[in-house]
Amino acid sequence: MTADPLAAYRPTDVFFADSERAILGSGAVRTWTTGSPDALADEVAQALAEAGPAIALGAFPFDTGAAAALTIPETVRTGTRPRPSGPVDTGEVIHFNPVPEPEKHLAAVADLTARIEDGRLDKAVLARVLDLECREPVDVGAVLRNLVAGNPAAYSFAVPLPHHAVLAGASPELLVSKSGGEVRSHPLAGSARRSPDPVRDKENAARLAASAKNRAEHALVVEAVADGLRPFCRELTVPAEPELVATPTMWHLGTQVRGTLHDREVSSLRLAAALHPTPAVCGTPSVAAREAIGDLEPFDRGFYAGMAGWVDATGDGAWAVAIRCAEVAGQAMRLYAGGGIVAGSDPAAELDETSAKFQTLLRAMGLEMAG
Ligand SMILES: C=C(O[C@@H]1C=C(C(=O)O)C=C[C@H]1O)C(=O)O
Repeated sequence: MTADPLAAYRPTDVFFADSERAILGSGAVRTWTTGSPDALADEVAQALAEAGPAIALGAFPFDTGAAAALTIPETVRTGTRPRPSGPVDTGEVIHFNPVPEPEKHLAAVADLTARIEDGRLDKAVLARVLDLECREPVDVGAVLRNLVAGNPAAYSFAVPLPHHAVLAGASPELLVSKSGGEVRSHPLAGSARRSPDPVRDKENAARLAASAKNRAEHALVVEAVADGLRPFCRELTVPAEPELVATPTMWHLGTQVRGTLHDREVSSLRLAAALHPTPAVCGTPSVAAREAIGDLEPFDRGFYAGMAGWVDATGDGAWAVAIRCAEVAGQAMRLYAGGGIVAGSDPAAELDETSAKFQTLLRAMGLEMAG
């Protein structure tokens, strides 16, 4: 155990922390830059078995055909989740560029809502990005410290990507974790802004909990997660009602799905592959949602809405949905945020929701602003 794995972090390292534990990997015994989670699951399991008590850490993109970033590090430090004092300075942002323009995002939401109301699909998640330019190269370690400090319950991660870029984020959403014979997933869907005013904050939460539209949107995700896990489980518990989940910036509806596995050796990567992408980041039906996303988002999602996490030689591990994240490269930083669109979604409310979701990363940059 290392006192503070974050203190030793360098941008070429891989970092992943849940609310209790942090893992820092440095160097590489083995790296995978291509292959979907499903295609790699057996190969990774075999490499881990051969490497002794090893762990593979990294991220997979939204589009499972695109490049992967998974490593068996040379050195692994594990420790309790660090509680850094913060915030620390990350450097000055000199330019903001939303892609697409906010008006174009409103039009895309309206277009998607029309497709849904035509009966072509039930739900799709539409995202936008905010490109930041900084005066100096971004201090990724400082951003990561601020993300960890500012989001104590989040899955925090930093994964090196090709071309010296780093994916850094603080996701509230667990795609899947596996420990011995137990599996867990914590899908989120349905969102409302937090408010600094405690009365309005409570009202926002109560309105979200009572919203039929948000509950229906949430149910689609829970159903997909339950369907994905059922074949692996001899017992699966799926609560009938969602709970409110609070992050420092957002309220969400969340459901804790828990199961007992038929085979305790099935790997967390195999389980993640069976679930990804859930309708929390893609939609229902999945194929129609991907098509709508491809038509309406004018950028490549890259690792956003993919997954970040780890798997060890026993198959244990955890994968977070890669949201509330940014890709950092030199002086440039690309922040991503999306929201689920269903029949009756209001474009202005959806634009506001994505602005609120940018706040996780903006705060880590020492900023608080309308995205
Ligand atoms: C897609 C994102 O978040 C997801 C979408 C949500 C929603 O549509 O309500 C809520 C939580 C996440 O599952 C994001 O943060 O970019």
